Amino acid sequence: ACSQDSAPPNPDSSPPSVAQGNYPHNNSSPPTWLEADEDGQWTMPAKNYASTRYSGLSQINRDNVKDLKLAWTFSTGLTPGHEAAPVFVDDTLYVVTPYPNTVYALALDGSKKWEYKPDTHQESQGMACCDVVNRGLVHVNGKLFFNTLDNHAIALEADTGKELWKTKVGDLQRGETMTMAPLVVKGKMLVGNSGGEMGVRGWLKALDTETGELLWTAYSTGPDKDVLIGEEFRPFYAQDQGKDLGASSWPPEMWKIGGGTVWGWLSYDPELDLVYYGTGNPGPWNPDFRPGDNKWTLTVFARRPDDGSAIWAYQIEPHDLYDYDGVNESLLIDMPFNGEQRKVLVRPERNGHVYVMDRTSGEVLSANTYVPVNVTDGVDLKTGQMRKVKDKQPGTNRTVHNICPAAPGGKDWQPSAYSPRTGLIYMPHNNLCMDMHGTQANYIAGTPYVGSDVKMFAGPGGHRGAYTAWDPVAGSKVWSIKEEFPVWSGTVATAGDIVFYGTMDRWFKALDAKTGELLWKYRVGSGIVGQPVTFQDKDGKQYVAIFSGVGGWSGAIVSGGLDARDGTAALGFVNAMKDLPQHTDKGGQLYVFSL
Ligand SMILES: O=C(O)c1cc(C(=O)O)c2c(n1)C(=O)C(=O)c1cc(C(=O)O)[nH]c1-2
Repeated sequence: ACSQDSAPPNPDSSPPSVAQGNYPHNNSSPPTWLEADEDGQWTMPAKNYASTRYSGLSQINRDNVKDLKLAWTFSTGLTPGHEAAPVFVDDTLYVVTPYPNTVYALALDGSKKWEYKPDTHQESQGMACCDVVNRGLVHVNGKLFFNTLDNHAIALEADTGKELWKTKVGDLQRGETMTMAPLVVKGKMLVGNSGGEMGVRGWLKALDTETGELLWTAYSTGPDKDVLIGEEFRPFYAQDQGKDLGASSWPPEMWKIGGGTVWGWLSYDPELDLVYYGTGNPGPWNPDFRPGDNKWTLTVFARRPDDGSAIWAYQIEPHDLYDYDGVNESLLIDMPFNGEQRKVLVRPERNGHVYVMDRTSGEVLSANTYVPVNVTDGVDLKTGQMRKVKDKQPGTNRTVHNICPAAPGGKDWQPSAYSPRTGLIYMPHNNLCMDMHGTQANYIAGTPYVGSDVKMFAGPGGHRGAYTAWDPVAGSKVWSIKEEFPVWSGTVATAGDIVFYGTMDRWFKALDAKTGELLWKYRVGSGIVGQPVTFQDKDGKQYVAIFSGVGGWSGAIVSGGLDARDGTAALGFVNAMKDLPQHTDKGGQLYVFSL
């Protein structure tokens, strides 16, 4: 077990009750600009700019969810991990598949309206670190926007599937790929790259939604002019202040191959006019190759969408040691803190802490652990600095045992939800630790650049995943459900006071949002790593939809057909997932449920 389990007390995996009648139990709420949010539809993976993944629909609720039935299914005929959130607008469900990134438009009776098959380069499959996934498309004003694994941003006419434009934004030869779902803000499609394990240099780009023309590029590393750091830049903490830190915090030239990719989630606050997102790990993993802070990897940025200029930045962890990418979702809510109402962003980080930050300034208000953590000793809230534990620092020819959390973190990309009715954040997450051994790392464009051998295993308690309800005001767990495998699916919370998520051993579940009580479950065809969504048709009938189709990094042993005898396969994840093939085979299928 981890020696310094600093997680807040979690008496039991079986849900303790949240005080009834004490509900909602705090004053946290989504920002007022979300009130106009259209609940019948689901137009983007995060549901809204605040990334709450909350639906105001309540036809399906605590009392009747036990009667939820399968309406229909749709098979994609593909076997990689299906991570995308379906999108629903008017009377049509839109989905994008993993490579080769086919888009389907489906009517609510399950019939196919159209399909669009991009001509995606095969080599891209060999470049992706963690399966050939795609996290979803976005619908805006009659158009669909999505990325392909081979670095194309594409706009389609939603009614017909006609391609409107297609722009190449990255370079496969350098190891770049794309798996993220774009965000569309003020006529701009914001897209970022993957490839942190290939010596790629991370960026966020803005394309004109009408033409596909590139408007700006904000690199994650390099001199200020490349990072779009200018006059307006006001980082909160001293260690993030100074000129050209994105270059000077690296050995000479290493920032050019230093990672900091932007493959996760973006949020947007229209009142502050700020886009929020975090950057990935520095490369290579072996930290001996890159002395310094390695800015701006593992950094939360607030940027102006108009020109990309950085307003503030906070480096979550300088000089990352464990591949703790900072790309997870930022949930924008307004909540009391020390008696004052604050505009915050809540980030369940891979490093095992839930950060609550002032989203106007980048100040860290609290950072508490939600999983066992033994490699750091908490964040100094005065300086914003993470205190690292000395004897847990890996390096060349050195093995460090029992690092908690493991590289995929307390939580990977699988996004959480927030219910304004309970005031709770719902987090699908992991409970994994690892051994790590530093090796040589040689940069050759378009090949792995990691320098680390990893073996992952279950964390304290022996379960590899959990689904946890978290109170962001108190900064503590309210209830938590243990799962055998990492909970690698997204989640949705609704006004029916239920939450949905899926498991890698093929269950789609609905829980009571207040107590965590299991109310319904359904056995699907393959393990779930997709994102559930909910919406209603014109007659007011509510549906819930989710992809099954195991894969992603955690499911690579199945989707990639990897040999369980090699624990270091899939960057060490196989060691923790040797029994997954006994529970699921691969294969992508969309499931749609209604009462
Ligand atoms: O550094 C990167 O560029 C990068 C990209 C990706 C990706 O694009 O899927 C993942 C990761 N890193 C990563 O660290 C990670 O844990 C991960 C999990 C998954 C997945 O889909 O299951 N992708 C990725």
